[in-house]
Amino acid sequence: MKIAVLPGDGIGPEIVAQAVKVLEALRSDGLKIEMEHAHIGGAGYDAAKDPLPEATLKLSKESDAVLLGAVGGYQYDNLPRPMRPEQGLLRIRKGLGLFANLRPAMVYPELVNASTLRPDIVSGLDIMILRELTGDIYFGQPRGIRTLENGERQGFDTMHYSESEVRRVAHVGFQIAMKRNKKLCSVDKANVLDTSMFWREIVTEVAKEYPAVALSHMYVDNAAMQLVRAPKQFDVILTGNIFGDILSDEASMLTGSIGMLPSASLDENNKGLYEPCHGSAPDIAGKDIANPLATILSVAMMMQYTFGRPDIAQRIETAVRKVLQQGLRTGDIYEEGKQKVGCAAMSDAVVAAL
Ligand SMILES: NC(=O)c1ccc[n+]([C@@H]2O[C@H](COP(=O)([O-])OP(=O)(O)OC[C@H]3O[C@@H](n4cnc5c(N)ncnc54)[C@H](O)[C@@H]3O)[C@@H](O)[C@H]2O)c1
Ligand SMILES: CC(C)[C@H](C(=O)O)[C@@H](O)C(=O)O
Ligand SMILES: [Mg+2]
Repeated sequence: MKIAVLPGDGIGPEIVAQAVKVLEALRSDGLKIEMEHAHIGGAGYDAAKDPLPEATLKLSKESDAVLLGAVGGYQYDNLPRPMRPEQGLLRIRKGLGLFANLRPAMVYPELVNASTLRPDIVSGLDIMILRELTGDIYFGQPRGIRTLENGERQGFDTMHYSESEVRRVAHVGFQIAMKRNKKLCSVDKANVLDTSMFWREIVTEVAKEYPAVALSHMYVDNAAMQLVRAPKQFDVILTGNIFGDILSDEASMLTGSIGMLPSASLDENNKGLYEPCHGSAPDIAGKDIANPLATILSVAMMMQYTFGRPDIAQRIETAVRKVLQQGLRTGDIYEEGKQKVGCAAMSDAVVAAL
């Protein structure tokens, strides 16, 4: 198992160090794991004046899987767009062809009574958001800032989806739905956007190949509301890049914290990049208080999807549940009566449970 490890910025290095501990524990247990570190994001800019240094992309291409922390930081906010940390992330997703982004939101029973949650609404929640990751307004051309004839300046981006892009992610969505509860909701804005009308047309067409799956469509504004009102009506949500970005952050809060949500970004052959859904959290970086569980659970997804080892994925998930049962909580999921621990102590407990 050759894994490229890209810690990135902010809390990235802290949380990735915890996930690496888990990988090292699995290695001392007999798994053949090789890890090599490289820079991405602001760290890439600092080291090589490039948010995705060539060596990082090369290492990632040569590896079976990539483990990534997060990118971004205030100190880079005024750089020109191509130099910004976030571009490093977008380029590695595109460069590795990682079009299918799986963001599972599930509620651990141990957290269901947390003060931020409504047990009646989220108890037993287990949904999979499938976000298309290499198209949409994120990558559309032309884009930029231009001066109009009347002399006024205008910022602009372009949203588009090609048929093949929609088709391949829709297939992934239906295949996931077949393995789960045979229910898929495609989320778009087809009442307004041509891109979405086209998306809906193609998804409906692909659905004919999966007659066992119940397909529904929902507008994104309603979906945002329904996720808060009654999230358990969903099983698999299939959506585009920008809507998926927003809805997955929203869904994370249904689980208690964005610090709980892992992700897998896959290509056609299940080669993948694994990262938490959250960002570099500069407000808490360097304080040993970040929740490392989303990153550790991303390693579980790596074992399942890239390495075909659901048994190991299960072991990691069980270890996470065990520490939650023991009452350990980082600040973001803390509730009275539980034991508040830092980032490193949390992962030490996971390793012990493993
Ligand atoms: N995949 C990525 O690398 C990624 C994702 C989102 C944002 N970003 C970048 O991260 C930077 C900060 O963005 P933001 O503040 O909008 O989003 P963020 O996800 O970094 O933080 C949002 C809030 O959630 C908290 N939070 C996030 N992760 C946490 C964790 N593991 N444990 C406890 N609390 C956690 C933060 O402290 C903050 O209050 C920006 O530069 C942004 O572009 C990167
Ligand atoms: C940092 C940014 C480019 C990224 C995205 O928008 O995809 C992030 O928000 C995410 O959800 O992974
Ligand atoms: Mg996001």
